[in-house]
Amino acid sequence: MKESTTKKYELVFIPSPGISHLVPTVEFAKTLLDTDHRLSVTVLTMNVPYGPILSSYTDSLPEIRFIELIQPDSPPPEMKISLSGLCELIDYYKPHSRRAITQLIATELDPNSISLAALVLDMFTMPMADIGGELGVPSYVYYTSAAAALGLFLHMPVFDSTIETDLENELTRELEIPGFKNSVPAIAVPSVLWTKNSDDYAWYLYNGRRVGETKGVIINSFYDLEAYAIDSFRSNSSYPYVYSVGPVLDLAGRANSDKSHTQQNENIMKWLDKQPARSVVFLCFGSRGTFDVDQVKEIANGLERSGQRFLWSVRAKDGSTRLDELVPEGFVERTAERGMVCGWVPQVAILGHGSVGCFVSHCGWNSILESVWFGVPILTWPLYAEQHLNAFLLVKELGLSVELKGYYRVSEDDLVTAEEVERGVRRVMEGECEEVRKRVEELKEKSRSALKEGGCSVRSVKRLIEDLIQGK
Ligand SMILES: O=c1ccn([C@@H]2O[C@H](COP(=O)(O)OP(=O)(O)O[C@H]3O[C@H](CO)[C@@H](O)[C@H](O)[C@H]3O)[C@@H](O)[C@H]2O)c(=O)[nH]1
Repeated sequence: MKESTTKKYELVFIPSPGISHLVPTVEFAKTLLDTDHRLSVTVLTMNVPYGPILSSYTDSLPEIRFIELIQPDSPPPEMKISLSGLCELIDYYKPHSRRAITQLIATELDPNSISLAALVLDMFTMPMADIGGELGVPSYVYYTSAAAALGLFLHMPVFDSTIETDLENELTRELEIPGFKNSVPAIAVPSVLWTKNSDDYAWYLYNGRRVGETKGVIINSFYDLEAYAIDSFRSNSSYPYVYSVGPVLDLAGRANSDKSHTQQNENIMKWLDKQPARSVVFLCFGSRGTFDVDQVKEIANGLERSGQRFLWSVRAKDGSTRLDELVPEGFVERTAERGMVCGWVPQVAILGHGSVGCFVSHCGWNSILESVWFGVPILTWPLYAEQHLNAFLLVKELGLSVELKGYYRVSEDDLVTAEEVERGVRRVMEGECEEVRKRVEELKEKSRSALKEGGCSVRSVKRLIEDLIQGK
């Protein structure tokens, strides 16, 4: 039978919960819709403790069908705040995802006019690949971090069989990880991999193995940024094909459109308007980066001593939101002329403001891509997850950032001292790192070229669409 020329193809995305996975995934889904009208998209969302659904964000995108997974039979297990806690909760949602997809097929799809072409999963929603297998549709992964970090995921089966002891006892050991030119010290791999006999380790291994079994991995990175990693994966036929489609960013600030932040956002932007070009140090540590009060004090003292202007988004570990209780007494008053301390901030708008000259960042991948896009050099301060690997990539492999000394924390009591904060900030702001600034400027232009007609990421998106439609 001849296929109708207007045939459409449905993609079901299942991202991990939380702004840093949901938003880049949905923004990419929107890119697909804008690129090819034969596609339509459903996104399954999960409402979990550290990943609110962001309804003002999803409401702003009527062209995408969002289905919130609900639990008609039993409430979800209480979530432990750990990788295994997140993965167990995602696994719990597997039957609910299956039900939602089956219902979608029965009520909204029709094999003659619109068929399910693929599931697009996330690095931590890999249990859902079983549903693709049952339905006979391919599973792809949308990987929200660096190509280099994907290298560690793909390497997990080998890592597991070759590393026999707990790395915890040999953190200076050098490891060969695909995607990295240099060997990587064990201390830079996610700490969940330091001890083999743990649930966190088991989930990392599971997800890594299953990512390697998919049809293709779509990465939020671009060829000119990570050519080494991308080429090395593409030349290894045992890996899935890697499509580099980034940087995928929420430049419209849709995820920060929540009305409760409007006033604060306006105050921040007005304050930035009054500062000279490239004079402000911006500190922000992602959606979940928090510090003990002792560490907050060291940062405050370091900033004060540096004499630099700053905009500091700070949150405490104990959940305290009273900023004046967190920072040392008198700090806000003493630095009022040149500093602003706040909670949640509109990060993309801030990085895009010409007054920002340095970004002290935890090296979450979205933050990195945003800073590259706006050409703001990073002073690296990774905290958890794969952020130390990202920092290693930026500093040692790409020459794109300056390293803040002292961030490797082996014990809970380790602190980055005020002296190191002061020294790091001065190095970036007082012209010691011109090579890094030049490199960032170069990559800024390349990130923009990647998304222009004929650019490397646009070509990769087109290839992906053809492969999805042809069921390759
Ligand atoms: O006050 C804030 C804090 C964050 N953001 C935004 O929130 C996102 C944060 O994402 P990211 O920089 O990737 O940090 P995390 O939230 O920590 O991201 C998690 O997910 C990333 C992508 O997989 C990983 O690289 C990180 O290690 C992991 O912690 C970015 O778009 C920021 O612009 C704001 O707008 N305002």
